[in-house]
Amino acid sequence: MGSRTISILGSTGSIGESTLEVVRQFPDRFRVIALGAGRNIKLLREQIRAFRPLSVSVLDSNLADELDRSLKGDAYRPEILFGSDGYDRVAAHPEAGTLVSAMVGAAGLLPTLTAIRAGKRLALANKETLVVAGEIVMALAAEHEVEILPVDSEHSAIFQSLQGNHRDALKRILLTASGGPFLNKTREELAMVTPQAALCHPNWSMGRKITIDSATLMNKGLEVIEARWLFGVPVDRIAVHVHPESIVHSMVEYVDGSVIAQMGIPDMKIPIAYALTYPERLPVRSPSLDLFRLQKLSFYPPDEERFPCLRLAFDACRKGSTYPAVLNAANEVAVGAFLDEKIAFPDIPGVIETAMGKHKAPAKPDLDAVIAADRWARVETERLIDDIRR
Ligand SMILES: NC(=O)C1=CN([C@@H]2O[C@H](COP(=O)(O)OP(=O)(O)OC[C@H]3O[C@@H](n4cnc5c(N)ncnc54)[C@H](OP(=O)(O)O)[C@@H]3O)[C@@H](O)[C@H]2O)C=CC1
Ligand SMILES: CC(=O)[C@@H](O)[C@H](O)COP(=O)(O)O
Ligand SMILES: [Mn+2]
Repeated sequence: MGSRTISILGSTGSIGESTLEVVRQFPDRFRVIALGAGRNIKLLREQIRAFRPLSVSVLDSNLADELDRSLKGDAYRPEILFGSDGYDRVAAHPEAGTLVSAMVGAAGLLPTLTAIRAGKRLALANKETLVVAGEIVMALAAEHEVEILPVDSEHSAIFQSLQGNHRDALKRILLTASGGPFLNKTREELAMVTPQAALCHPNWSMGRKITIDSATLMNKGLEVIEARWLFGVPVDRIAVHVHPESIVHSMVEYVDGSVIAQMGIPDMKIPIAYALTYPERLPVRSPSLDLFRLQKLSFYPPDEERFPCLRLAFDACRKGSTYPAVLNAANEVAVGAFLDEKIAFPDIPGVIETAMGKHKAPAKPDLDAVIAADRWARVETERLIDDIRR
């Protein structure tokens, strides 16, 4: 295989950095064409120096000016873009074959759609894209014959476990969840947990928003919806299994009773590299899985009483329409408020459930309806949070 040309949205984040680490390990196999960051100019400048992308984009014009100033005197200077137009140009860069979509949150939706319209191969980390607009995204990808390769570790595991088998033979998807840092806490204890404690994931080092989602089990709920669209499987055939070791990244069960799992140490470079080079596998530098040291792997049913976010996500997925967009937007706002110590941990599912209860969803939503539902849910959730604080 020759060298792959890639652009990355969210290059300064956890997935973005891991993607660039894969590129560092295999410099002959990849060429970085364009990068999209948010506000982290310092890290983006280092990435520009190391990878010499043709174009970069940041959040706004002030940050673009700041980046421009910081590159004065450098031998290499890329085109500097900003805002939604800048991200679209990164997503659809004519020199790039693949977009790694790794912004956090619903902000990733529109540039990801732009990449699909431009016919880019999509390495998808931004699960919110499929949560918010799964039906629209999958239909557009089919129309443009765009391949979507999952980066999310569970979906990569499912994708790998599906290789070489007939889709008709698939019975269930068994989606594993670590259970997060609060797996064994009581309801009373959960009411008291701090953002600092919630940010300590037992197995993975990730961005702040997804780490809180892992603690509430909303991450698993979002992943159920992601799997529903990515693999075209009805939600009632997706079962969450709590697996605190995070070694089995997920499984599929076939009609003959066979269960196929993908296993490995928790290292995002593995699914990222697979998404970038599928069907080829690269010899990623990562320690081997040592099953003798682990000795046992455990599995438990999730507790939706203590972790209601999982139930809310299943509900939103069953209801369809714009409910998943509302679930996601309310969650983004609630997680931000929890991190800012404005609300307590159990208030996260509380405000999401109230927002979903108030939402009036259209029968067959288009993209505009999805965006309107996202906006409505953000305003409504902010209002609910203000009420709690009064
Ligand atoms: N981290 C992981 O291991 C995994 C992550 N994912 C998914 O991948 C996505 C990224 O996660 P992760 O890397 O952890 O997140 P991070 O918070 O570490 O990184 C987020 C990236 O998005 C950028 N960003 C944030 N807000 C905006 C915005 N409004 N517009 C443009 N760019 C923005 C950030 O820029 P800056 O920092 O410069 O402001 C940063 O580059 C999420 O959807 C997550 O659910 C899925 C599986 C595993
Ligand atoms: C690495 C990855 O894919 C994350 O989504 C991870 O799965 C989070 O772990 P849990 O949500 O299972 O705690
Ligand atoms: Mn995951």
